[in-house]
Amino acid sequence: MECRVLSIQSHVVRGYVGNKSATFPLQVLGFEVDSINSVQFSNHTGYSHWKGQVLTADELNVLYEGIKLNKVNRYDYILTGYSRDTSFLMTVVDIIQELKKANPSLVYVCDPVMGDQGAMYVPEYLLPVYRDNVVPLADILTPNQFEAELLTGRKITTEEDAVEVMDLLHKMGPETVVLTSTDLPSRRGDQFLVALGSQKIVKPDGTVTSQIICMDIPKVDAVFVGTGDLFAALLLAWTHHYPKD
Ligand SMILES: Nc1ncnc2c1ncn2[C@@H]1O[C@H](COP(=O)(O)OP(=O)(O)O)[C@@H](O)[C@H]1O
Ligand code: PXP
Repeated sequence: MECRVLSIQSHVVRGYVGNKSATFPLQVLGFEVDSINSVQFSNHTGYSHWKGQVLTADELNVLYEGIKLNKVNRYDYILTGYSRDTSFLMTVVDIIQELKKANPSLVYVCDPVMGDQGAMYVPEYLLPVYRDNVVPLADILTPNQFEAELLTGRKITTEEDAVEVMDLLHKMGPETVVLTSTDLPSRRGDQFLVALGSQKIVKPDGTVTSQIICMDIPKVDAVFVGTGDLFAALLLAWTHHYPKD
């Protein structure tokens, strides 16, 4: 059966971040992908120069209106990433709420793209919008360590801290939280980077518990941009194909 994703992320002319990272892998894995480009930039913002356009909230509404008028606004998943503007993000929130009403089993995968390695690369005023409006709607949340610390106001220096932070994020809404990369030392040595996941599970007796997994990922000696976007897309795909795993 067709499974349709609405992906609201950046587009770059050169390179692979945002929708350029997410769309093709999702298509290859069998999904129909409707993409809205939150920005169209020459390249990602880590380059010394970048130029381009930012989609406004009004322009987003116009695109969504067209989809609605044709009655093709039924989605199984929404995936969101890079955004630079408060009113744009608030419009995304409205769209998610409307689409969830239309399909109560819709799953919202949120990559709260704000920064990395202790620095924000989107305007700071987006933090409260993510914390108070966006994250509470998310079913699956994929922050990196820095983004998880920003959202909860808690530093992560040990695995116990990471578990507590993931619990705080669960309390904000999402049933599944994945810290896509952390600075925590791996048990397998310094050639591995640690990612952690936590999923709320309802036991047969009705009590709720968290299932925690820790992933040691072989480190490549390079810095990548767009891998977080790819990670979120692949997590969507594989949790869809293997919902109980
Ligand atoms: N240097 C690296 N070596 C190996 N895998 C990496 C590396 N950097 C990122 N990844 C992969 O990309 C995923 C996303 O991590 P990252 O790019 O840090 O997320 P974000 O962009 O959200 O900060 C990681 O879980 C890992 O699988
Ligand atoms: N989109 C744009 C335009 C970016 O500049 C960035 C990071 O610089 C991202 C998305 C996010 O990239 P990542 O997947 O590495 O978090």
